[in-house]
Amino acid sequence: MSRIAYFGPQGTFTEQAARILAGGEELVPVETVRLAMTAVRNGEADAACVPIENSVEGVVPTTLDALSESTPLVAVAEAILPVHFSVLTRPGDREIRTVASHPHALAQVRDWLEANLPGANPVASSSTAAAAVGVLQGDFDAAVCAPVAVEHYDLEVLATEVADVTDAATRFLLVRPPGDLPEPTGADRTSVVAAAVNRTGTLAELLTALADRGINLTRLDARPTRNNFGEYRFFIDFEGHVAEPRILDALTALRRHCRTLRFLGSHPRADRVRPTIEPGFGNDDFVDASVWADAVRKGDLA
Ligand SMILES: O=C(O)C(=O)C[C@]1(C(=O)O)C=C[C@@H](O)C=C1
Repeated sequence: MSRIAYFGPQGTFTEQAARILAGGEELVPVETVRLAMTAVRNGEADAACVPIENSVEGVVPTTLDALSESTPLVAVAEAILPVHFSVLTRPGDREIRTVASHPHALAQVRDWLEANLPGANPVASSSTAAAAVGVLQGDFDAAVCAPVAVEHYDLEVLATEVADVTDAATRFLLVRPPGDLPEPTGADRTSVVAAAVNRTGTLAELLTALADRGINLTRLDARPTRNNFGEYRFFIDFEGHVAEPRILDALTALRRHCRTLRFLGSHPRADRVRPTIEPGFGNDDFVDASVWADAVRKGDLA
């Protein structure tokens, strides 16, 4: 049985995602996203389940930073969960002065809090479930949590189905050390982190390398390198799998335009969306063109 570290404690949305991605394995809660990945890098866990992006609040910066540092990890699977919250309090406690949660969660219920708990002070906690632990310990009066949190913590439900945006969703990754990649399915996502050379037009060159091969981006984020002010790394997700000739061709082009390029994996998309491939951009087109170029090089023009 594999050991899967997940961003805990018990009762986070990430635990729900880990159950979907690795339900039969041993799931180990870890306090932070970074520590979950460190557990994999140290060999204490075989894989880690971490949140990567939310449809309302955008990326989870700590996940991006932890993916780009230290030894490489690759994403081998993803899950997308609908996100609506429960608000938990201590039984009988109706005077709510502080309400705690993960900053991403607080941002997704801002309107609800203003309308329903106008006097309550929002307080950031390390995760939604850590907020529930804090309420139990008397640190805060209410916690904005995943609905499953109430099964783990002896708290009372003040409200359910809380969400400012009704169809909000968060995407989670299962990451592990590089090795065999998942097989291509035709509905895949590839991720890289690119440190571009700092000169005019390099980001445009990276994006053009993908556009010229008919490859659609699914996410683009920049994070500071932390070394030189104004220097950024670009996290790029795009449709396709590295096993496809058109994607391999794009990756080699990206490599030429970067100081460093870290491959973060190719894996099936949770939403099963397949790319629209325009004429001239299919894998067969890339293979045929390189067969033709080979023939030209060998002088075989018949
Ligand atoms: O705190 C949790 O329960 C998490 O799994 C983290 C997280 C996030 O990072 O966005 C996951 C989903 C929700 O959007 C709120 C918090």
